[in-house]
Amino acid sequence: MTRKNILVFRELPDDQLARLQAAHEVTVANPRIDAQRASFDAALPLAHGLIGSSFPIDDALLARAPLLEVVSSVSVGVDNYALAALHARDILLCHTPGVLDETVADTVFALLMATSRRVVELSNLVREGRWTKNIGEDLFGFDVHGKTLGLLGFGRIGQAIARRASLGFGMPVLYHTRRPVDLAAQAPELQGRALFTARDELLARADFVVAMLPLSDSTRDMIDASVFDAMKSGAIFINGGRGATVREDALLAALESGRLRAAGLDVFATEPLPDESPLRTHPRVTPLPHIGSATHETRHAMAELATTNLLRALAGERPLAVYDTASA
Ligand SMILES: NC(=O)C1=CN([C@@H]2O[C@H](COP(=O)(O)OP(=O)(O)OC[C@H]3O[C@@H](n4cnc5c(N)ncnc54)[C@H](OP(=O)(O)O)[C@@H]3O)[C@@H](O)[C@H]2O)C=CC1
Ligand SMILES: O=CC(=O)O
Repeated sequence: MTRKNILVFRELPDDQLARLQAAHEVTVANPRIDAQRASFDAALPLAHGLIGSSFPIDDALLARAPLLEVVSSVSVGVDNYALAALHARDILLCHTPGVLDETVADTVFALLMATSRRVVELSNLVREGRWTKNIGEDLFGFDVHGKTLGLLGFGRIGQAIARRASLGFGMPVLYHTRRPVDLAAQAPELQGRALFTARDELLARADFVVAMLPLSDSTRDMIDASVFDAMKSGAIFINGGRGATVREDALLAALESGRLRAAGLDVFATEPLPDESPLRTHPRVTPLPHIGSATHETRHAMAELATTNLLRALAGERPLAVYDTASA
């Protein structure tokens, strides 16, 4: 088989890099690192395949890659990619759905538990030597079990969150999407447990509102002041999807007005979160540095799937997970 040129634009585990090197010529260059930018720029015009994550592959970049056949993302989200331009140039886009669902659902649950039981705040009280007497009502938390969960987005990861909530914590689950999910076919264990609900009814009833949405034209800024205003007073908001689906100014206003009890955020409109963002230090926000899928096992599984996708595409075989850029 002809050896082709692969440009790895974010580090891969050694065993996956070795799989690529066995079949093709590989350049590793992360354009976010100043010292590697020149080698990225030099390799791009010769690249048949790109593999990596967390870097925008836009129209201008694609124009510098005339030989490109496939982009393999080590992520499930595809908001970093110029979908219409990839489609127009007939370049395949592969991603990593499925292998990270349970891990991301665990992370979202960690935020649910941390915000409701004030885990970070109370742990800091102990660490800082302020645990001098039994804590009083002012530091009590809020039960999770039995409370109502409202999911905005009910795809692979949303359903994994719903299983934890319903089967593990006895929580009624409401979800809102553009189309109801056929639970009998997709998630029979959630039949009768997760209910498709109009958006405003979900917001009025849910004690926890969890956003697990992709970023697209239809979801950008979707969670705005009207959404926070429609939430039950004292609700907790969690975002595990993408930061730019939320108007962060409206989120802050909802925290300040007391409508929101707390927020748990793994994702932000700008990442890494700028120093000056009030969300960084807000006493009722638990921020995480976009670690939804960041376990050894899952990041390796994602790299392995992305590597397989790329090798198959370059060999003219059908990759295991292709994103339909025509649908964008
Ligand atoms: N924090 C992290 O580290 C991670 C974050 N993510 C993010 O989570 C996202 C979701 O992943 P996954 O569950 O695999 O994706 P899926 O495609 O399986 O699910 C997406 C869900 O969002 C719904 N949705 C899309 N657009 C809208 C809309 N305008 N209004 C209401 N609902 C909408 C879809 O339903 P319908 O189309 O019927 O509306 C579907 O239920 C990823 O795209 C990624 O951005 C993923 C992994 C890790
Ligand atoms: O945010 C992570 C992803 O896989 O998408």
